[in-house]
Amino acid sequence: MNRRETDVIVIGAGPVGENVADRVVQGGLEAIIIEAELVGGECSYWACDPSKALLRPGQVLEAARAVPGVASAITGTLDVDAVFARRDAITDGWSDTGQVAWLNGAGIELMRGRGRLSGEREVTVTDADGKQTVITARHAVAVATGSVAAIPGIPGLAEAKPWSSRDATSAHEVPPRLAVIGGGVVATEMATAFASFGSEVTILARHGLLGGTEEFAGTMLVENFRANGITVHTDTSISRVDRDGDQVVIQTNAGEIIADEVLVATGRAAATSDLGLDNVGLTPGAWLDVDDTLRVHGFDWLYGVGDVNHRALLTHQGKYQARAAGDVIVARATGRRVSDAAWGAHVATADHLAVPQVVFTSPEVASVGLTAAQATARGLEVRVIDYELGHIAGAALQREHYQGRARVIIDETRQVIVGATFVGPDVAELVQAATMAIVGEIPLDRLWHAVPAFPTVSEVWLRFLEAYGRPGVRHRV
Ligand SMILES: Cc1cc2nc3c(=O)[nH]c(=O)nc-3n(C[C@H](O)[C@H](O)[C@H](O)COP(=O)(O)OP(=O)(O)OC[C@H]3O[C@@H](n4cnc5c(N)ncnc54)[C@H](O)[C@@H]3O)c2cc1C
Ligand SMILES: NC(=O)c1ccc[n+]([C@@H]2O[C@H](COP(=O)([O-])OP(=O)(O)OC[C@H]3O[C@@H](n4cnc5c(N)ncnc54)[C@H](O)[C@@H]3O)[C@@H](O)[C@H]2O)c1
Repeated sequence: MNRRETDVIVIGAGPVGENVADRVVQGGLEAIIIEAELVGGECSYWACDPSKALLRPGQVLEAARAVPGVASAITGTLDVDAVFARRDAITDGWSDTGQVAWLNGAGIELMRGRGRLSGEREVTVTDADGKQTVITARHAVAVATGSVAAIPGIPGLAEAKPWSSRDATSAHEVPPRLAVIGGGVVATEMATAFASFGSEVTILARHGLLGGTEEFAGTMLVENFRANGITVHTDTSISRVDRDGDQVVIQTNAGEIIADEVLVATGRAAATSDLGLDNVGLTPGAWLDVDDTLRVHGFDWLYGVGDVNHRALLTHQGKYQARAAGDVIVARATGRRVSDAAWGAHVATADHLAVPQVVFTSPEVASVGLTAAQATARGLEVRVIDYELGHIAGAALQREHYQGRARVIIDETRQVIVGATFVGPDVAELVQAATMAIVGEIPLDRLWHAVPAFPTVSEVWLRFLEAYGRPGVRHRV
């Protein structure tokens, strides 16, 4: 058994672990990063990148079909083999050579194998040959092991060999009939992608779609899915799943559903069940409970960053946490001032107030901050402003019969925006302006001076302000 010592150990080289290690090294400390599978993690090979590669072609085709003069030039359907080939290129054929080169360039040492906490500041790494190395960290251990697909205990489901998100994003075949269990982000995105490839898709959602976002987003998605041939069963319970030869039979309160594959998209579980958490007094399988500097409660050396802390299961938010965590580890190790007040350099304050997310469905759903219900529950004096995006010149120019809706949530006491939701084609890029308005707490009277260019869909910002009224200016009616 080898023994090693370093300043900081990072377990998991997904997008989050890579960024923790990078900040630590940039701060002048040494870091060893441990990876059991591929450097780059879930996001690069089985999640964000391949899923968006599968979604983009359908989106482009739909957009082209919505513009007269272009629509007549579209004479066929998607070339699905070419779509899969592009996805394969985007995942580098599931090789992490490029990301390993990046680690080397950044001065981060990679150790391949599975890391387990084996004591205070101590991690034991077991490589593929069973060889073990015990590493001691002089300053900190950062756990960035992410999450894995959670499979619910529906009778027969596990035996029916369902698809997880990994199977869907790395598929090389299109099942003629695809059933999807779940109504969240993975379910709706993969339903959109496989429907665009010609699959007959049936969504089995326990409640509605996209719970946790503004209700109108889920409602519009259901309507659009149904209009485009995707079957959506809401308020569905499943009593049993069986694989019968080449097909899967699903018993539901909406009747028997038969498909060629069933995708389970029912959320995530913490990747902590085989991490040695019990060796440091924590519960295997649990999410890591951290403070705003990403340090695990009750420890001065253990950090939990990214999906594993369950604050916001998104790559960009995990990388934001990673920047704060890496920098605070350096500050604490070197005795520099820790900036841990709200919005300081060493805290992930935005996790509570301004988490942007884009769901790349058809139509897209882009949101940030609080929903109306969440703002009300926090005791804010809330005003909700809704606007039909199709009324904007930029939207009408973008495509025929543009259908979309946008909502901002205003905290009347401070006259600032605390939440925004956009639903419609190509709304993804609208959300960053909202994020800046929320994080910057830009007063509404100042926003009147942020003029959206004509004719862009961003003119929705002016419409929001006109609907709200200009503070300090009265109009005759
Ligand atoms: C289908 C799908 C699509 C998604 N699309 C998006 C999107 O478009 N945008 C977005 O922001 N988010 C998206 N997400 C979420 C995003 O993938 C995660 O938030 C992100 O990957 C979390 O990064 P992470 O580094 O915390 O964990 P991960 O990416 O899961 O990386 C963790 C790494 O740790 C390694 N590891 C685990 N345990 C050990 C151990 N004991 N020893 C050594 N290594 C270990 C794993 O092998 C893995 O490489 C998507 C998720 C899914 C499932
Ligand atoms: N574009 C993006 O940003 C993107 C894309 C995909 C995934 N992600 C992230 O990945 C995470 C995982 O996505 P997800 O869709 O798996 O989770 P989710 O939490 O978004 O949705 C889970 C769905 O499964 C349902 N469900 C949960 N338990 C169930 C059960 N026992 N039986 C039936 N239904 C059940 C829920 O009601 C919900 O509809 C999300 O937190 C999301 O943020 C992000």
